[in-house]
Amino acid sequence: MRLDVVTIFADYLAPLQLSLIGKAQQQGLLDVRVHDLREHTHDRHRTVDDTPYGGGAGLLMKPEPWGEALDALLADPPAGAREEGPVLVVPSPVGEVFSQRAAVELAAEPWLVFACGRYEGIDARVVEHYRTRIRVREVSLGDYVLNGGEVAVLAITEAVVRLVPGVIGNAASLTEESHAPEHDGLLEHPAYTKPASWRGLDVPAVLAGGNHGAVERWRRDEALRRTASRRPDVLRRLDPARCDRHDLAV
Ligand SMILES: Nc1ccc2ncsc2c1
Repeated sequence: MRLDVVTIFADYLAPLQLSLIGKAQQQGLLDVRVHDLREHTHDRHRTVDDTPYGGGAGLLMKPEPWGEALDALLADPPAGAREEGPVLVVPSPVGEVFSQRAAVELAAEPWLVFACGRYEGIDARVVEHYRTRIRVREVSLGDYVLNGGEVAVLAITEAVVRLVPGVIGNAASLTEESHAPEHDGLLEHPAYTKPASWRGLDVPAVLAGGNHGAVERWRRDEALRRTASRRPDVLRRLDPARCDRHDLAV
């Protein structure tokens, strides 16, 4: 997978060289390239922003540097890129709320390009223009606002890259996590390790009993109960035929 990130704060993306993502690059599973948007300005001050038409507080990112930066990337596709080009991912408070399903979809792509907005965002014509050429996904991390897209790119990249085959050593663990499609997107059950008793709190006896069927039943029940309690919206999406705990009020 090739990831291109366009930003005015390249240092924010330094964590992409660490840990799981850094290792995936060393293994050749991932090719991460960070690009400075200011390389696509041509004035003395390397200007990337200006005041918004119609007035209002703050500054917006000008379309021209983005057009030049993104055109340069599209003109040099990586080997294995799809005919339709990359998915352009634009972190934004107005985007679709990112989800494990979106992470799974993006993990299937050979090429992702991330556009990190700053200030009050990017001139709307950039997304409008590139929607005519490639797939564009504006993505929010939730109902809150950051100062720019870089932190969102770190979160999205981690959620996506860990799903790329070979990146996580024990791929089986991916199917047992909260929001995993293999578990109907439910929240994960509580988990325990040694000691069996800690500060007067004991591990549920069923988990140490050696009856795997009983353990699976307990884990499913706990996942359903926890999901009903904390994320009834998730449970409502569950096919009723798979909600084998009809006592859960949602
Ligand atoms: N450009 C920008 C600004 C704020 C923000 N908050 C969440 S994603 C994002 C992206």
